[in-house]
Amino acid sequence: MTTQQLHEQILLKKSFLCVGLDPDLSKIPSHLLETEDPIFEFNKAIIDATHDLAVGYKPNTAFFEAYGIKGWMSLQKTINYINENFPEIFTIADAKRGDIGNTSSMYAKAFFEDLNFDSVTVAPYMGKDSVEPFLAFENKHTIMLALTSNEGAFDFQTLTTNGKELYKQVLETSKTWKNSHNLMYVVGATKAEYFADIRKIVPDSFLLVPGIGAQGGSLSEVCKYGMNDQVGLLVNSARAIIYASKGTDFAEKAREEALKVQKEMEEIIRLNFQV
Ligand SMILES: O=c1ccn([C@@H]2O[C@H](COP(=O)(O)O)[C@@H](O)[C@H]2O)c(=O)[nH]1
Repeated sequence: MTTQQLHEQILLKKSFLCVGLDPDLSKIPSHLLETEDPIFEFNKAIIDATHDLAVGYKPNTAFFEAYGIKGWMSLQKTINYINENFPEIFTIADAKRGDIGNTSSMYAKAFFEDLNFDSVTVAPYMGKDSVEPFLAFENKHTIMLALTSNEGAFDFQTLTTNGKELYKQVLETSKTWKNSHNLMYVVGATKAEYFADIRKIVPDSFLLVPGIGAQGGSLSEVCKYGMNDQVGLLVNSARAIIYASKGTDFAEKAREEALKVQKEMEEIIRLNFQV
């Protein structure tokens, strides 16, 4: 999917919501545990209930890898289900990969070719040659960690080296890499006060923003400082939506929570884009 197509979907659905698919067997409704593939059945029900309200889904691979081969099969079934039934939806493998060049190439093949995700999250720590193999895939997107939503973001990312905070250096340097037009960035919703500075460095890039909902970030603050003239945001919420209920009504309740976020986004789009 191109960024232009993603932008069109945002305006069409009046939403820039990305639903995080972080299935945890200890949290999903107990009646699903009797099925052959509880994780897939859970994801499928969430997707069926929310696909008209969201423009993206972000399975975090940790929640699949934790269950070994069965988990990987659930991940494959989940991405295939989205691609076959809702090809207009942007998909993100939240895997936070990155390694020496030949290894990164294999990670890129795994997520872009084998699993056919639109994008994958990547850590910048190993630098240019660890990220460029992902960027070589046209119409696939590499979402690099810039300023993350957790407290530990302050351990390294905001430290000043050579007169500049590390996350700013990461943003600036990455713009010089080959095929940098395929880059997007992760910025946590809990760091809303940093968005204005980030937009000065990457005014046109899409930002993936986790941290509203369970982590307490503010959607309106993120939009105030982080939105660009193309919207330019994909705001992720996982637990607050997918675990809204532990009962047989979990999908219905997930929809209600997703609808609340979508309505807030619709109003923000209406006020800023006259649509
Ligand atoms: O900075 C980051 C990067 C990634 N995440 C991931 O996003 C979701 C957030 O889930 P919630 O339940 O909505 O808190 C999860 O998969 C994280 O691993 C992040 O939170 N912050």
